[in-house]
Amino acid sequence: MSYTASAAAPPPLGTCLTLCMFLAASYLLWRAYSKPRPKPALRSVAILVLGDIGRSPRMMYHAESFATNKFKTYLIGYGGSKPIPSLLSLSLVEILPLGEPPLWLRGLPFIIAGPLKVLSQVVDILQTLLVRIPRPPRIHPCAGTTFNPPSIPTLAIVWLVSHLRGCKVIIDWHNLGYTILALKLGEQHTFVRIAKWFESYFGRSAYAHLFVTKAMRDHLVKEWNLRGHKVVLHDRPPARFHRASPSESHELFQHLLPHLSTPPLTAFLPASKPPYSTPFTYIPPSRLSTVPRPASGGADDLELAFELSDLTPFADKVPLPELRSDRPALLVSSTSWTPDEDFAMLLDALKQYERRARELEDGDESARLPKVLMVVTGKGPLRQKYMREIEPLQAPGGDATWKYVRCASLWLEADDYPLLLGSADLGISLHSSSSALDLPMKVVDMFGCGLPVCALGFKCLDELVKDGVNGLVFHNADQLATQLGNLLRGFPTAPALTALQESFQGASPLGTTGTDGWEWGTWAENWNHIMRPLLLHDVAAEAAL
Ligand SMILES: Nc1nc2c(ncn2[C@@H]2O[C@H](COP(=O)(O)OP(=O)(O)O[C@H]3O[C@H](CO)[C@@H](O)[C@H](O)[C@@H]3O)[C@@H](O)[C@H]2O)c(=O)[nH]1
Repeated sequence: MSYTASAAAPPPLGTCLTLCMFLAASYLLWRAYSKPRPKPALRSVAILVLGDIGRSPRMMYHAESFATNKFKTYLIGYGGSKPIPSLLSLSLVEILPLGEPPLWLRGLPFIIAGPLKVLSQVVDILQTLLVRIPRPPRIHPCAGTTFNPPSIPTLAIVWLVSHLRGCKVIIDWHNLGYTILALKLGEQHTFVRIAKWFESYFGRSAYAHLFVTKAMRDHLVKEWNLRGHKVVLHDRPPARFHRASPSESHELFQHLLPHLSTPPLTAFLPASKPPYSTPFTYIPPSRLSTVPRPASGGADDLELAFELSDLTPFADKVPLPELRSDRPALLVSSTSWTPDEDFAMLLDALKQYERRARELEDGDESARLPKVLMVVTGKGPLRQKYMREIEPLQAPGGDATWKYVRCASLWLEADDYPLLLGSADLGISLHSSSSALDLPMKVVDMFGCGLPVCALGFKCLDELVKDGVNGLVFHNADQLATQLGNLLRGFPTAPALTALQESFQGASPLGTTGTDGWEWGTWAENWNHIMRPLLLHDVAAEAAL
């Protein structure tokens, strides 16, 4: 039998590199294992997230909580977006960035570049966990598997390191990696079956398992027979998430003005004149400026302007920004632009809204629909595709141009993101959950900012969204369009929307169950309630937390 050269056969260079990396990894392992093992640091934790740290809120909040509970905290992951400011200021947090795969890999065919990329990632993570962290961390939570497929090696690496360095593992199950892979390849695909086996095998045993929902806990305990402590740690917003005051919104919109001055938006939004007004806020004319001023400009001016007998504090006379009555309704959705969020559904609903608004424009004023600015925040792979689809619908002067709707996509700094949510009128969630076992973090963010939502329904959504109380649940574009119409009718005086917004005063504190079963609190309250006892259990013998 004779062999001919095949395009798929790896060239000698690729094979040599693979071999070198394998040898390097073996050497690192041998070095780490052959050294006398130092005792694990009692209050030290390494958090591994195989993704952009700045776009992994749950892992950043974990890091913040560990550090405020006096744990030396190593946060390992990729750079890209700026992390939340507190992580940069907490002295106990050390961010250990992973290197990007070498650039020259991009030029190679996937069949060679793929395995080499994974291998270089494995070497980098091992080097970080075994060498860059001087003393072995005591507790060692690893990211769940949202970032699959590149997170495939994570569970195995963490399992290996925990044996080599004698540290404990906490697995934070915030989604199932194999279900994300199944979205692309189909449930029956061999890779999906391998990924499922991998996840269940290396994820089975840990010191503790954290779950984002009760549904995920029940499912995994039943299906995979998990060993270790099992606790549900629902996502909750950090305390800095709040409803924005008109002054905060005024500041924010001034800051965002360049993004609101693009051609599709300039003629659509009300005219503004910073620093006195933005498309959503304005400073009412000052009482001081209405006092007639004599031409002389002498000391009498003061007396006239301030009326010396008037003892009202000066600050009370300076008018504060207010919301404009001619502002459009501000809708927000946040996303990582992944295939599990169907933006076509939102687009369809917005088209229906536009039609409905035109039908009602000559009718009774209280029944008219307002203009809507839909802002989608976040970065991710499908952003360009959808924004390109929207382009002709908002091109100035185009035949098909919308009259009542505009859509903008933004990435906001960590400080601005909660301010935008806190300034918005309604949130929209298209999270469909690849596993139907996790919940949308964006809705948690929105609730933290007192923002009700219209959320796409799926199996365990009721652990977060109470239909008719803090939001409305839809299942298709028609329902979403109807909900938008009902909630926004008569805006800014919109009774149905106001009722949902007011429900935020009625949530029960953590650990109690109110009439609507809606229990709420901050991330720190929840973390201290759930995680402290878990850690205390572990370290109590040696020191109190
Ligand atoms: N700074 C900033 N952050 C943003 C922006 N837009 C979105 N984000 C961040 O990106 C998150 C939304 O990302 P998704 O990937 O859409 O998350 P999700 O579906 O809502 O939640 C999933 O991930 C969580 C962990 O990160 C999981 O906990 C959850 O269960 C679910 O799997 C938001 O919560 C927010 O933290 C922005 O403009 N600026």
